[in-house]
This record gives sequence, structure tokens and C-alpha cells, in this order.
Amino acid sequence: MSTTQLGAGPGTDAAVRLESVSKTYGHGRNALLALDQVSLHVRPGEFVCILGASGCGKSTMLSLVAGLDRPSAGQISTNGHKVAMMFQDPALFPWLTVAANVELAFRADGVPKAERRARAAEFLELVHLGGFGRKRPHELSGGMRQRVALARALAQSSSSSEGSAVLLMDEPFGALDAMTRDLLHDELERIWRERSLSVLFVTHNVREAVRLGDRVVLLSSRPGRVEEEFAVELERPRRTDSAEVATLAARITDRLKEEVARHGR
Ligand SMILES: Nc1ncnc2c1ncn2[C@@H]1O[C@H](COP(=O)(O)OP(=O)(O)OP(=O)(O)O)[C@@H](O)[C@H]1O
Repeated sequence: MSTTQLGAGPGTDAAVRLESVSKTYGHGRNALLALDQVSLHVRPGEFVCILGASGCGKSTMLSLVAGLDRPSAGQISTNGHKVAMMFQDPALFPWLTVAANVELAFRADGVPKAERRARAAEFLELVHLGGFGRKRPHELSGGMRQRVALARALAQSSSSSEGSAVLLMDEPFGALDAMTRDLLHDELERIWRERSLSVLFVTHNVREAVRLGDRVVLLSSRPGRVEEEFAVELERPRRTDSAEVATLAARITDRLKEEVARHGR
């Protein structure tokens, strides 16, 4: 994981800390600036949602935090927290059972087989899939497969010795119908609270961002910069279809539209 050490300063105890992070893909005439001096701190236990026009660098930002790629400039720290990532595609191995897909998360840590099995069962219970360990992914609905992916991500982050683990989510519910998504919002919120996770959640769905986030960060069109931040001070649990969520979502959508219009994209 990317754990570049940063010196003391504001946000030193943040679970995720980006300081003036830029990312350029390619070189010379083909160089493409995807992120431009992004600074962002996620506090331990905070749920931060990232919104922005298509191609503004949201996925790039998550992959840098996950350590899957390196920034061209700036620094990133996850402050020793274990990091797990979840995508829109659950990316399960079809030939393995549901339980075996979750158990894979422990393999790298060298956890003995019996313990792997017990811990995978525990995480499947947590996402309410207790009775489904022996099934194959194709026997499950899309929402259930995404729960398995959530169980695996939580398993990956579970050996975090202390403090909250960091969960990076890249449009995890983007392919699901509205009702399944609502159910998974409730599940995720419960697990986030129970486990004090720090979450960085990318979405295109403004209401989803307001439903879930403590804070919504709006990125500019490419190159992505932090354009504006919105604190979501609505009581939890929230409903995606509530008037309060709709009002703040409309404000953010207006800003997003302005941003897209400004860049003609
Ligand atoms: N590996 C790569 N090589 C070259 N260019 C890339 C690479 N990954 C992303 N890009 C470019 O960087 C820019 C940002 O991409 P990124 O996927 O981070 O945006 P995004 O905000 O997540 O987009 P979307 O909302 O459409 O998923 C885009 O112009 C994209 O084409």
C-alpha cells in the first residue's frame, strides 16, 4: 500500500492524506494531466464521497491511495492503516465458492486454513450471506455478488492491528437497481459504524453521495482538483428519497453542472 511518510502537520493523524498530489499519464506530446495538486484528508472513521465529471480522475485518485499506481508529484499516506478496495464489478472467481472467494483475502497473510474458513464465515454473516458460502457466484443475484465483494474487502482490511481500516470504493453499487442499492447503503452504513471504517467512496450519483457521506468532495473536470466540499450534517440513517437529501443533492448537482458546462464536458 502507498504509505509515503509525511512529516508532522495538519491532518497528521488522518487515515488517508493526500498532499498536492498530481498524476500525469504518458509522456511528452502524449502526456495527460489527470489530477492536479489534490490535497485531501480523510479522518479516521470518516465517510467521504467523491463526485466529479466523467474522466476527472476519481478512479485515478483511488488507485493512487491503494498503491496500485504512483503519483507523479505530491505525497500520499494511509498512516499505517490497512487498505482494501471494491469496484463496480465484484470481480469474483467464478470457479470458487462464495466462501473460498472471501477466504482468498487471508491467503497473503498466511492465515491457517481452519481459521481462514471461520473468518470468511464471519464476514459472510456480517453481510447477511451466512447460508450462501457453498454457492458459486453465478447462483447469486447482482446485489448478493456485491455483498460477497464487500465481505472480501472487509476481510482484506480486517487484520488492521489498530485504528480504522480504510475502504476505497469505486462506484460499488453503480450497476445495481435502486432498491438493492438502498439495501446495500443501509448495510454499508451499519458495517462502517460497527467497524469504524474510514471510507473514500467514488460515485456519479449525487443522492447516493449525500445519503452516505459525512462529507462530499466535488472534483473539477480534468485535470481533477478539489473544487468544493460539502459537509453533510443530516441525521443518520438518511433516506435517499428524503426531502433533506434531495435539497442538498440539488445544490451539489447545480455546482456539478456548472463545472461540466465550464469545461464543455
Ligand atoms: N492508465 C491510464 N493511462 C492513460 N490514461 C489514463 C489511464 N487511466 C486513466 N487515464 C485517463 O485519465 C483521466 C482520468 O481517468 P479516471 O478513470 O481516473 O477518471 P474518472 O473520474 O474515474 O472517470 P469516470 O467517472 O468516467 O469513471 C481520463 O482522461 C482517462 O482517460
